[in-house]
Amino acid sequence: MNEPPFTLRIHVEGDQDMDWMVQPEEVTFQQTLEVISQLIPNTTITAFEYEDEEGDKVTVRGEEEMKSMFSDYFCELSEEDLARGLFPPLIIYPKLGKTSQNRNIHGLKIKTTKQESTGDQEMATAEAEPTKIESTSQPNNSIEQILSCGNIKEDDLQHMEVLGSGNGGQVNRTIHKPTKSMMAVKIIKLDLTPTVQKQILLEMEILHKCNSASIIAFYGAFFTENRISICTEYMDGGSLDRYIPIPENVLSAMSAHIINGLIYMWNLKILHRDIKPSNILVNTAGQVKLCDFGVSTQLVKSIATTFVGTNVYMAPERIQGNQYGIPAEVWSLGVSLFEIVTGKLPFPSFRIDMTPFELMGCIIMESPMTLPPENFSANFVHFVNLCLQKDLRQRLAVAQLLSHPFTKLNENGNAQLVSEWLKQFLSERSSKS
Ligand SMILES: Nc1ncnc2c1ncn2[C@@H]1O[C@H](COP(=O)(O)OP(=O)(O)OP(=O)(O)O)[C@@H](O)[C@H]1O
Repeated sequence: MNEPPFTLRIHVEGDQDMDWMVQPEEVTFQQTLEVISQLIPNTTITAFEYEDEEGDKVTVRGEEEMKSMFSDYFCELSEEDLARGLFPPLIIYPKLGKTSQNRNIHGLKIKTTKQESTGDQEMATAEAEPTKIESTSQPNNSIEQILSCGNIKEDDLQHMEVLGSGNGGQVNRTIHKPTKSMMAVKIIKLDLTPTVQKQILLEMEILHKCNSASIIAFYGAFFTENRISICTEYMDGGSLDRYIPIPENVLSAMSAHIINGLIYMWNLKILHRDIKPSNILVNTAGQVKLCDFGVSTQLVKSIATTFVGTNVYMAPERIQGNQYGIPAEVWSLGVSLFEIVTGKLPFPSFRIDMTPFELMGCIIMESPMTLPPENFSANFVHFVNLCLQKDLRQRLAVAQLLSHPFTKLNENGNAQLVSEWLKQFLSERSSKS
């Protein structure tokens, strides 16, 4: 079986369900039980159930039954889902011994109770409770500790250095004092009403549910006066824009993570909205992760009204005000890959001093360039070409992103290669300075 990744939705009685992105041929029955145990601690769970086509519950007690569940799932997918390359979540129901607790994959207890009829919903808040079981996809132990502390407060943070700044704000390397752990904290100045602030924090709660090795871990966010602090996992290599041009073989190894991260979020119905090299992070362990997902439409809107800018990674249809969707993200991926390996943008007449209006014309009117075939592999050139199709119907669909030979060749990534390349790069740079 070599099936695409999709979301396994773990139903937690009386609590929020937890979405978990799985690769069917990789995930084992034991791992699934482990993840369930994190969600529902202090309970012995040896099996779970799923619903078959008729709605009857089928019990899964071991590896073989797990395989049958996956094969039932793929057999039952509608032609439309298959064509779209998007797979609805497969819901599993743990067979419980005890009452469940409110807990998510990161070990945070989330209060899910809504405030009574004030019109305003109470923000979900995190409570301290150490997580007990190590998850294979958790980045490291210190993160578990940070998360187990629950709410992050401004007083707990000590900003060490500025890692960079963008349109919206500044990112600091920060120590979380109670746990002595490192994190990245993005601070954006925004003048917003308390209601809008609450709405943003609520919308960001979904990030607590994201658990993918290809997505930056989210620790929490809070407002202080007129600024929001967004606390996430720190990546010691920073973003890919610092390393341009990156050799094709290294980018190929990274691409598995970039594509998996995007598909993971797309399956959760979350669009990134800002795919570009500066939103792809790398660390010396060779991990590659996506950051800055536009999960809060209110935050995206608030930043957009404060900082207006034309983005060279935007798809033509987005610039023209047409519907924004996965194809537009695939376009941005294509522009990013092209730039990462060449240091150039794929628009023949692009100049750095263009006005936003000229830039828009360039993206809408021009045919994107092809990577020079003498410098890059045929698979890579073809893949980038298909991301950069102006006609949406010609652009790579999700299923094709996964089945393209470029993706297939690199599907396992190669953390060692990325790690060695990055360490070499950093040591050469520090010896020059
Ligand atoms: N989690 C992180 N770990 C390490 N470095 C980070 C992290 N997040 C961001 N950075 C660094 O901080 C820089 C600034 O990030 P920021 O998101 O503010 O801006 P940007 O993505 O470069 O631009 P824009 O605001 O236009 O999206 C990034 O380019 C990256 O190098």
